[in-house]
Amino acid sequence: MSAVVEVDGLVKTFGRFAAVDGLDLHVGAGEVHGFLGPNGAGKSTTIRVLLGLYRATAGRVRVLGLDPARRPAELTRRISYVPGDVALWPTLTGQEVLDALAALRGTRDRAAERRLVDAFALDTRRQVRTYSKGNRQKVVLVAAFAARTELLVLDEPTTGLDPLMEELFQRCVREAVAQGRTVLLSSHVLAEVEALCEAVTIVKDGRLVESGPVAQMRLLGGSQVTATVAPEQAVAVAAGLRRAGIADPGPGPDLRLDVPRAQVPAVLSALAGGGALDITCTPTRLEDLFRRHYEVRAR
Ligand SMILES: Nc1ncnc2c1ncn2[C@@H]1O[C@H](COP(=O)(O)OP(=O)(O)OP(=O)(O)O)[C@@H](O)[C@H]1O
Repeated sequence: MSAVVEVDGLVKTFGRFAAVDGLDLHVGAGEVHGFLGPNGAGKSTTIRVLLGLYRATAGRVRVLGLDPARRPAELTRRISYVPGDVALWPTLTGQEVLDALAALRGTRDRAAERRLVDAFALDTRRQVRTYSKGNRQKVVLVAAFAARTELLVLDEPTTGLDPLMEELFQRCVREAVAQGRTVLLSSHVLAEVEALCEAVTIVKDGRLVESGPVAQMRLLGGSQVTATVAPEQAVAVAAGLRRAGIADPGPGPDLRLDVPRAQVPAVLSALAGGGALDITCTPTRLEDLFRRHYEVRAR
């Protein structure tokens, strides 16, 4: 699979502050790639470099094989970009905004646009300044999905959408992929990322933390084990768990342990052998794996 987005060693500084500090990001063709990280991690800054809105301080950036710093206009035509905080021309109607966005891009699929306007239940006759935040978001989503672009760059695109519209958004992403398009999705909605993305890149403080296929992360994710331990069994269970590699199981009687995959059999037999009750073992949800990366110190 060839890469649609290739970023190697990207640095972007503002004054002496490095918002992005040596980041690698590779998005394969036809992939939905999640771009995750806590507030201020450098995701939007990276996205602006991909779109040619910011110039990289250092590093190599190619989008659809082109250098965005040199070919921003061509990339504008080939990329659909949806920001999280949409600012639109307030006195135009929804339809006039769709017309303007299509004119900027230079290509248009009117039938797809009409279908999406209906699906998102958008009244395009109204002036944009009368729209709610969710409706402003819908205008840009309709324009993005309806355009015949190869790459969708979605930066927190579902901010303000209600749950039904969130479902519709997910259907649109799946359709886009079925049409052979590629999606880079930056999102704090971890359930959305879990539902849509086959690969993710996680960033923190402008640097790569983890990147790869979601299936592999799931395998490495381990399990959550719970059990009830009566006070008279606590010492025996704690000793068994220590032998199984769990130094501190925490206070009883209800234990909740995050256990790496390789240790699961030993932990389960330590619990059962020590007389623990109500033992359960479930694979760690991807959402919980992602969540661990959000526990950060203040910068
Ligand atoms: N134009 C700018 N001038 C100075 N600092 C900036 C500028 N743009 C972003 N930053 C800083 O760079 C860092 C990364 O910001 P960025 O918006 O890329 O983060 P993010 O990962 O998109 O965060 P969020 O999830 O909150 O949207 C932040 O500390 C931010 O304050």
